[in-house]
Formats: sequence, C-alpha cells, structure tokens
Amino acid sequence: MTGGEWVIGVVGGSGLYAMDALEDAQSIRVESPWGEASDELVIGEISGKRFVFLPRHGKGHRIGPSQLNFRANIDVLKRAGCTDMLSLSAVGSLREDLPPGDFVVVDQFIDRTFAREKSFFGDGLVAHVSMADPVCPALSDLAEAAAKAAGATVHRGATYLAMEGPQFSSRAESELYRSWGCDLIGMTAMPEAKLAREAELPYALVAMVTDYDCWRDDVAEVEVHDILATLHANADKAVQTVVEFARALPDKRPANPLDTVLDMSIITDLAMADRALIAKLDAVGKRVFAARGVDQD
Ligand SMILES: CSC[C@H]1O[C@H](OP(=O)(O)O)[C@H](O)[C@@H]1O
Ligand SMILES: Nc1ncnc2[nH]cnc12
Repeated sequence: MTGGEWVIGVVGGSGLYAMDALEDAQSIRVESPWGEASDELVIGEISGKRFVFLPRHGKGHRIGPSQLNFRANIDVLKRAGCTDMLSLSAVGSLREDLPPGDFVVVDQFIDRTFAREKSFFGDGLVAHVSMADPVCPALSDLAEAAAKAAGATVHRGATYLAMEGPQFSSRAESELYRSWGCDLIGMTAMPEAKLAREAELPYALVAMVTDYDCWRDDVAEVEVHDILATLHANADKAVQTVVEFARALPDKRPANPLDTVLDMSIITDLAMADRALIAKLDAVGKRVFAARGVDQD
C-alpha cells in the first residue's frame, strides 16, 4: 500500500474566520447542488500538505447555527478534494474539570438539534451510516498530539451535547445534560459529524472550552462577550494546533476504513434509485457509484 495524498478540510468555528498559516493561499467559491456554503474556501499548504479552510459561520460570523447549510459545507469540501476533516469549535463546559481555555478532543455526541437537514440521503435513495463511533480515532490521535504541541491543556474523550440554539440553555437544561453524563455543549458539531460520515470523510473535533454554560452557582452564566474573550486569548493556539497537525501527518495517507462507509450503508436498489438524487450526489457518492457502475449523469 503506497497511500494517497492528504487534503485536510479545516472548519473554523466561532472566533476563527481565517487561517493565516496557509501558504500560497487561494480563495475559491465552489458551487454545490445542496445550496450555498458558508463562504469561499481558502486552499493552501502547511508543511507541504494541502489544506482547505472554511469558516463555519462565514467571515464576520453572519450565519447562525440553525441557518448553517451543513450539507453544502460538507459537499464543497468533498468537491474540493478533501480526504479528511478537522473541525474546530467553541464549547461550553458541563464539568468543573474542563475549565475555559482547555482544549478537548471529542469522541461522542448527543444530537438534540431538530431544525436542520441531517442527511444527503432519504428521498429516493436511502442510506443508514453507523454513528456508533462518530470520530476517526487516528485523526483524533493526531489532533490531540498537535494541540499539546501547540501548548494547550488537552483532554481526550468527551461527550458533546449538540443543542439547537441560538439561545443558550436554561439552568434546568444545563443540569439535565449534566445528569446525562454530557461533558460539553455546543450548537454545531451535529449534523456536521453525521454528514462528514455520509460523505466518507474521516472527522475529528477539537473543542475549545470558552465558558461554564450556566450550571455553576459561583460563576456567572455564559455571555457572548466572555466566549469571545476566551477565544481571542486562545486563537493562536488553535492556529498552531493546525500547524502541528500538518507537521505530524505522515507523508502518505493510509487507507482509512471510513473511506468506504457507503459500501455498507446504502439499502436502496440502485437500479430503482431516484436519478435526480444520484446526480446531486455526484461528489458525496462519486466513489461508491463508480464502484457499482452507476451512471451519474
Ligand atoms: C459564539 S457563542 C455560540 C456559538 O459558538 C459555537 O460555534 P462553533 O461551534 O461554530 O465554534 C456554538 O456552537 C455556537 O454556534
Ligand atoms: N455554553 C454554550 N452553549 C452552547 N454553545 C456554546 N458555545 C460556546 N459556549 C456554549
């Protein structure tokens, strides 16, 4: 096995709207049949590896969590040739021992969002991907080591509760999620991680803790300006994490079991599948359709 090239899609969350570490950076607008992505893609290199950056909320933070077109965002990354995704997000902490400023490499999610498109499939072509292990362990190993090398205090393994927002939680909700054993709370990792899985993009999430949400009696409830202050104080570490991640990538990308998830997940008889949806899946389903001899025109 000689391996292929890495193309890492980096999605920057709140406070991270540019990736200055990219060399030879070029901005390109990529059209998607799934609608408008959050912004142009910025394509460049770090340590000789190809990176594609997308600010999740758009430059200037114009798009709220419920208005994000997650399908278009993942589709344009796939179209740009991404092989893997590294997602960066601001999160609230539901645990005393995960203080603001710390970084957490997330490994589980509870999806409580309800007003978002969550699948590329369903209307004439059905797929059920496994989300038992929603992140890629190998990418998460690299992300953990990179965040440590960037000087962050890093925790490995946490359950992220994805809420709809945009309002923050009530105290009762915050306590409920704590009673469920959740560690972190945010508004964007779902359905992002689900759609990355459907698009056969191995996914890792580095969460940056910005606040204690609202469950502590001795700490004021979360406010946006506190989140931004913590993010700005840690922005350099977030960018440096990406740089260290690039440095640590092996020269060649080994095959990943998540590259072929759709082989086990499509249930529809492709001879009877909706032709329009097959055409719309020209990026996400390109590999599996080619492998099955399905014409995508
Ligand atoms: C700026 S406060 C709430 C906002 O921050 C997080 O965004 P992201 O995950 O993109 O960093 C959170 O999910 C909310 O969207
Ligand atoms: N407390 C919180 N709740 C939801 N999303 C967040 N993002 C950052 N802090 C958050």
